[in-house]
Amino acid sequence: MQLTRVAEAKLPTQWGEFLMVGFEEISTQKDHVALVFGDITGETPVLTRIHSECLTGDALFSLRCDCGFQLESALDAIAKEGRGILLYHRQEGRGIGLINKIKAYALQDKGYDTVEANEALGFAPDQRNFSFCADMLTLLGVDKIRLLTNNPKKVRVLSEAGIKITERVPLQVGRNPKNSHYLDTKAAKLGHLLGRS
Ligand SMILES: Nc1nc2c(ncn2[C@@H]2O[C@H](COP(=O)(O)OP(=O)(O)OP(=O)(O)O)[C@@H](O)[C@H]2O)c(=O)[nH]1
Repeated sequence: MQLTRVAEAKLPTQWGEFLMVGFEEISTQKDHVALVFGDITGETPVLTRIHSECLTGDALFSLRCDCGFQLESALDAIAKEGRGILLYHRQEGRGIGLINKIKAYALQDKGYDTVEANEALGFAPDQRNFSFCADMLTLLGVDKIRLLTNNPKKVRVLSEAGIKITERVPLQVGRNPKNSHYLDTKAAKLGHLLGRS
């Protein structure tokens, strides 16, 4: 186990009230957070979103990616279901960090695609470690989920970490003229389902 569960409190939102649970990485003290909606106990698989931090999309309304649209859509789906989990996974920029993501955006403005830009900066296309997410689910007492994602790697890595994924639920939202090349590149090079408008 790489995480400990360190704090929790209610979080009222426009979707209803969540239980916000804070986790800390044991080696680095870096924090992650889960939002729990409704009763997640029992045998029925829990609708779950693993959302990787994207300051620009989630908080600053960027149209360069689909992240903010996916975040809203996932919260809509969880609230409609009446139960679910959103893991907010603090690995900004597919794990390269905010400053490097800004550098990658500058390269994309010069014609690199999102994968080539990461590589030009010396990073793999996706530097994220998803085993933290399996730890968060285990610490929440959940081992069976329906995962809201377009990314086949998340399904594979979580399954390998012992989480049973009974369904992959697509989250194909947020396509716009500013992110269509980015979404097409993710589908072609990283295997994602294609984002739609
Ligand atoms: N390095 C890099 N990271 C990006 C870029 N655009 C968005 N991100 C980051 O990508 C992460 C989200 O990854 P995505 O590939 O959009 O989606 P995913 O999490 O793999 O898959 P989904 O579950 O379908 O959302 C967030 O951490 C964003 O900050 C980019 O151009 N370069």
